[in-house]
Amino acid sequence: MSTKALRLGTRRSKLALAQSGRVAEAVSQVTGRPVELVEITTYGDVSKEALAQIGGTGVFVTALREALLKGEVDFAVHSLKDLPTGQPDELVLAALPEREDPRDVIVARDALKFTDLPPGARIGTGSPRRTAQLNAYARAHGLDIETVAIRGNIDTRMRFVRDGELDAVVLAAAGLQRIGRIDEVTDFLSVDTVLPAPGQGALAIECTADNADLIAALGELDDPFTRVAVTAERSLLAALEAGCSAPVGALADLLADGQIVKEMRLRGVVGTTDGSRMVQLSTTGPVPETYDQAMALGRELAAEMLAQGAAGLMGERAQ
Ligand SMILES: NCc1[nH]cc(CCC(=O)O)c1CC(=O)O
Repeated sequence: MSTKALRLGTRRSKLALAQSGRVAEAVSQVTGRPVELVEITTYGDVSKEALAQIGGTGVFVTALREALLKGEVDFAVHSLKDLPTGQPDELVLAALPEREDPRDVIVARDALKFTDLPPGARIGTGSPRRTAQLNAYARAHGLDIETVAIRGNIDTRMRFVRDGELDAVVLAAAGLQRIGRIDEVTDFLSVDTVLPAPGQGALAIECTADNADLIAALGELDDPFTRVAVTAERSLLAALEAGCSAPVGALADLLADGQIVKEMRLRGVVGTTDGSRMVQLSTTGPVPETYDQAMALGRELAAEMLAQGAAGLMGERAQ
């Protein structure tokens, strides 16, 4: 096999560079080749519009995929939750490494927990999914909070709290872990309170479908359970015809009896951003033995959610 350097296409954000740096090391190990980072600016990095406005779907991804298709890079690293569900025929997700903590977290002033925020507290997030679920929890538990739409990279969002502009912000644990700021978390939100985005906490390593040698080598970095779980979650998202900026949460996890894995549970939620209406369902069954079975599980739960009116809660998204 060649000893030429492999070119890894990555966004330039601190988070993207942190995750790409780790993947570069792992890829170098399994291929025996050096890996060099090629930084690419995506529309999502330059646009100042709210993600929900610019559509969300694919804004961080398109430029990376173009570089792959043009042969400018050999593989690209994405946050799986930013990746649209429709997979182009020319590209494959050659590896989904083991997922990190999928939970959302709160970074609040004065080390406050979510439920200890004082009346009128302002919580920043740009995510309709987080907004919907925080407001639903607040309604159910008599918490008086105000969700405030914000955007920007992780550092920017955390600065709102340090500067006293907001009482708290909501972020993904995995992102903070990767940029080395997990210590600043003041509350890890239970997934019973806020169900994460489909694929949250997982990375995707993508290359062109004709690159058999590289696909085989990258396959060593794949974690089959992560793939089963996120396949079910993303199938649910696709069947709801929702994008990554829609108020959809999904999480598949294993239910174990001691050391023995018994079943997989898939949970899904859709809600209006004011939290007044939610459809939240869960299904539990044998751990899927194929990715087709995992997809079927996601479709089935989506069908049940749609039967309960999920489409009507997704706002501006296609119904
Ligand atoms: N939308 C931005 C984005 N994409 C992936 C992550 C975090 C890492 C992950 O979920 O894998 C984040 C930041 C956040 O939501 O706080």
